Amino acid sequence: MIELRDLTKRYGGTTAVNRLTLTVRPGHVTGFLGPNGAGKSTTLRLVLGLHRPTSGTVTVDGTPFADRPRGLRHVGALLDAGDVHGGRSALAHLSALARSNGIPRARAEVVLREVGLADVARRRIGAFSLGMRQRLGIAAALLGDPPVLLFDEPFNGLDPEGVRWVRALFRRLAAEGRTVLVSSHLMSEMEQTADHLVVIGRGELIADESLAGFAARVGPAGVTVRTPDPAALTTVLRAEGGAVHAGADGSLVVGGLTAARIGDLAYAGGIPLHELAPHTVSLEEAFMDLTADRVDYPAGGRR
Ligand SMILES: Nc1ncnc2c1ncn2[C@@H]1O[C@H](COP(=O)(O)OP(=O)(O)OP(=O)(O)O)[C@@H](O)[C@H]1O
Repeated sequence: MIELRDLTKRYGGTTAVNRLTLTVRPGHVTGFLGPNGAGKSTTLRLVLGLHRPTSGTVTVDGTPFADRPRGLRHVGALLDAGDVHGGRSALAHLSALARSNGIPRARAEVVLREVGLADVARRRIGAFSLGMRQRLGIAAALLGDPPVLLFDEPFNGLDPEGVRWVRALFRRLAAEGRTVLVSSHLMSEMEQTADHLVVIGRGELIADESLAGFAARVGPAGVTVRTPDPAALTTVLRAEGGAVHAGADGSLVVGGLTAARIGDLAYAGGIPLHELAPHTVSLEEAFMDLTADRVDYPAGGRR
């Protein structure tokens, strides 16, 4: 379990993390979402004790991580896949990490097999593609068989097969009872990966809820209906409590009634329908709306 209490980090005049209070629980894949510059990487660095908080606390299973010797046995992390010695082989890199963390050297070969890099174990990391480096970073995170795992933008550079593999891996790690925290700036990546969401913007907590809860709250946006007799249909639907508004090209947009109910009411009233289309707000759209006023670098200028 990871616990943040009133966690704040300032760099000079920039507040990267602002009074963040949050518990990341075991047994779940928690998606850590926020637009660029929201403070995700800073938060992960604070969890790992790589940066010191300006104020507040962060603990991993009750203890500040920096106080733990042999850290990789407690927390595994993929932060920056490019941040490795390119001259070493993958096996040498992981063996060195294992040695300095009191982990049996044999684990290096086990995790290389697990991430699909066994065949290139003795090749220089400098010759690895970005996707291979991501896999190596994941192997390093798994090396100490830790109960808590942090992944910063783990999908970068992975091909579709790699993305599928990583998703399955995260689910398995969570099913084993581990705490899995995965950062991303794309809701579309998290939709099929996480079962819990934490959303931040400008260093502040915006949402902390299950993916299912978030999806239910976003809900269906309405039903687009087309009929040659909009006046009659509007009267019938409003009488049943529907909210009816004019849509594009003479269509009606109806809220508060399901498509099935609208169809039944039109049929009962003898009103022909030419279109009946429920539309949902995508989670990506909902996420963009949620964070719209906390985006530091909006395309086309600030909204
Ligand atoms: N070492 C640092 N010194 C000064 N400012 C920093 C430092 N690290 C981060 N920041 C600033 O803190 C804010 C949060 O940055 P951070 O990298 O944590 O965001 P992020 O959510 O991970 O963004 P991204 O998705 O772009 O990686 C930004 O405004 C960034 O410029």
